[in-house]
Amino acid sequence: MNGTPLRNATKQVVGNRQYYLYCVQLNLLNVYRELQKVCKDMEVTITEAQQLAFDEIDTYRHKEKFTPRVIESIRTLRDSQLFDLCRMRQRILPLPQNYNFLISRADDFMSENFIPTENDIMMSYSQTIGLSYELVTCQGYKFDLLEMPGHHLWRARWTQHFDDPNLVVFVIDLSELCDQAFYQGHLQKKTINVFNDLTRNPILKKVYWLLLFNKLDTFNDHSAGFDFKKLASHLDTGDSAKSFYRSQFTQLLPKGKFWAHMVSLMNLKDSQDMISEMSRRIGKIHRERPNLT
Ligand SMILES: Nc1nc2c(ncn2[C@@H]2O[C@H](COP(=O)(O)OP(=O)(O)OP(=O)(O)O)[C@@H](O)[C@H]2O)c(=O)[nH]1
Ligand SMILES: [Mg+2]
Repeated sequence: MNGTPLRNATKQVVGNRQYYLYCVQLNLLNVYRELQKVCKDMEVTITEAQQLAFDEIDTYRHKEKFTPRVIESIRTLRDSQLFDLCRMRQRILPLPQNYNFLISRADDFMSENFIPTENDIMMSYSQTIGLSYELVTCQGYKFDLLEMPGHHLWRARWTQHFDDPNLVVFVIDLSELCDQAFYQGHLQKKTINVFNDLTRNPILKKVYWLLLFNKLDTFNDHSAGFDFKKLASHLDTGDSAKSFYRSQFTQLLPKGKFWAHMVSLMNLKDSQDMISEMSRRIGKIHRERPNLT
């Protein structure tokens, strides 16, 4: 996730939105950089004008302001039939997450001095680097919140950065279940293996766990017709796959020490309600039993 964490139901989620224009633009450029590969893989014919537009975007060095040529190139591709032609061959395209949204926002992202909305920022991706620390107040309880990046270089060091945690919030990307790549090579069982290692860490022996199975919206979009038998041979629907996946994680945890929710963190209202409710419960447990760890 990008931006600062949720504070409460009324305050803004992301500050200094003007600084995120570069990030949302980069997300837009990446959609078109990937689209070229998808067209080639799906043998969709690219016209000469479209090829020139792809080349322009590919070689463009992203600075503070989009050049007229890059804007023109994005418009050419955005107004083309290429997305539809690819979708006719394959319903779920291997393009960056939320690409439909990003394309729909292209005109705003390309206009001068545009300030991205909170939603624009939430829908865009930028890798978390380094540790992000926040003191969060929710439901009258104060939480020291430390966000850890998911990259493997950081994963190896996760436990070096906290010494007395009470709660681990582990965010699982449900949409991975509808991605063929998830069942092959190094990605196979990656998330569950990372989680398994974490649960065995002595530092986390007594913590509470909050598991957020996120991107439920993407999962629902992508799961129709997907063959989940690769996950387990008895699975024949998206719902069965979701609950099977959930149980793979929860069975690794001691009873009574975890909560698990299927969510879409993009749905701000529901997420805030859920986080408020969880904060209330966790705060209460902690107040009643201050030595949780
Ligand atoms: N559609 C949808 N997109 C989401 C949701 N939650 C996060 N995203 C998008 O997913 C992207 C972040 O994805 P992840 O790769 O899971 O990010 P991360 O786990 O923070 O990864 P690192 O920062 O690399 O550690 C951003 O583009 C978000 O907009 C969701 O519930 N629904
Ligand atoms: Mg992140």
